Amino acid sequence: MAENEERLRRTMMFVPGNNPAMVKDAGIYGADSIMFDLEDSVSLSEKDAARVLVYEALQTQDYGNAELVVRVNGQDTEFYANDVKAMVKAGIDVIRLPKAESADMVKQLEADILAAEKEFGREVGSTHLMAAIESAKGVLNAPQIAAASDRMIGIALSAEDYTTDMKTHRYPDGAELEFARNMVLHAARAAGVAAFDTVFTNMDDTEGFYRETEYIHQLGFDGKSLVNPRQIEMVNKVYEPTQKEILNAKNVINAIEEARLKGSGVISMNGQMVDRPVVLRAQRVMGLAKASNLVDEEGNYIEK
Ligand SMILES: CC(=O)SCCNC(=O)CCNC(=O)[C@H](O)C(C)(C)COP(=O)(O)OP(=O)(O)OC[C@H]1O[C@@H](n2cnc3c(N)ncnc32)[C@H](O)[C@@H]1OP(=O)(O)O
Ligand SMILES: O=C([O-])CC(=O)C(=O)O
Ligand SMILES: [Mg+2]
Repeated sequence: MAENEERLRRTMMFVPGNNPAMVKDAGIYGADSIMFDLEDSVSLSEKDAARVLVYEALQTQDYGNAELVVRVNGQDTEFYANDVKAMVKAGIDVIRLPKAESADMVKQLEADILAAEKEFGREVGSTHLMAAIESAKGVLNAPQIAAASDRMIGIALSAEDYTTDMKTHRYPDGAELEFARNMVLHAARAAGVAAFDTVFTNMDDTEGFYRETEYIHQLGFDGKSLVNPRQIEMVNKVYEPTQKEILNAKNVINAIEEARLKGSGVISMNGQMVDRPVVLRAQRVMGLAKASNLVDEEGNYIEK
């Protein structure tokens, strides 16, 4: 990946850390990020076994280009410290902190990661982190949480715990999540990190899943946390640019390059002003088109 190219994080799939078959095969479904879970999908009696299973898998399995994330247990649990140590030792890409409520919690994780990197001889700064926002307090502190660490890659809304904290539950229209979604998104964008929407847990409600994904795509989320491989293709479909969007993006990039050669930062294309924000959007469309195998090396649309 080129230095200035944005990493795609459309799909971050939870994989229960105590399930050997799922942990082993997690790489075959094409998720942008695989998130091994040591927290709420693992029962108390299996916490240590799950940590060992995920640690071993990280040493032995090939997960291709997927970003590897682990959701550790919360900072108020007896498992957290060992989870962080083991995952840093294993060389995980990202540690996801559940139930994040303050910048101090993120700074604590940052310090624990640094100590583990030093203890196990890993490159200092090589382990990234992210935070899941799962309560009213977390939502209100989202801007500070998102900006709390240089290691931060993104923040996620976790609506199952959040709606419980808010004394409601999830409804098909998602009105109960409107404020939290907008807070998380604005906090992420202001801090320059990624924003992830929450899981959708009814595997059989395909229509509801598409509706929710189209909505969060429209808002501007980078992607979603997922619980099942069947959801990956559906998210990618929603995030896939159309042929018209790709052709337009290519024209924009060509036009601005021509303008640049003439020493100008703005140009008119078919009566439409093209300047920096338009170019940035076009570059993002081309990034998504490449990831979806919709363009060749030169950025030309591939007819299917
Ligand atoms: C509120 C929260 O904290 S949510 C996050 C925590 N929850 C989780 O991590 C749950 C993750 N998801 C799952 O465990 C499962 O998808 C379930 C239990 C919801 C449904 O399981 P199933 O009914 O077996 O799903 P399905 O029939 O679609 O599975 C198809 C295949 O995908 C595999 N698979 C399903 N979900 C996953 C997953 N999350 N990760 C990896 N593989 C998976 C199955 O093992 C099965 O493989 P196989 O064909 O080789 O046997
Ligand atoms: O991060 C998620 O979407 C899953 C989760 O823990 C929650 O909803 O409470
Ligand atoms: Mg949760």
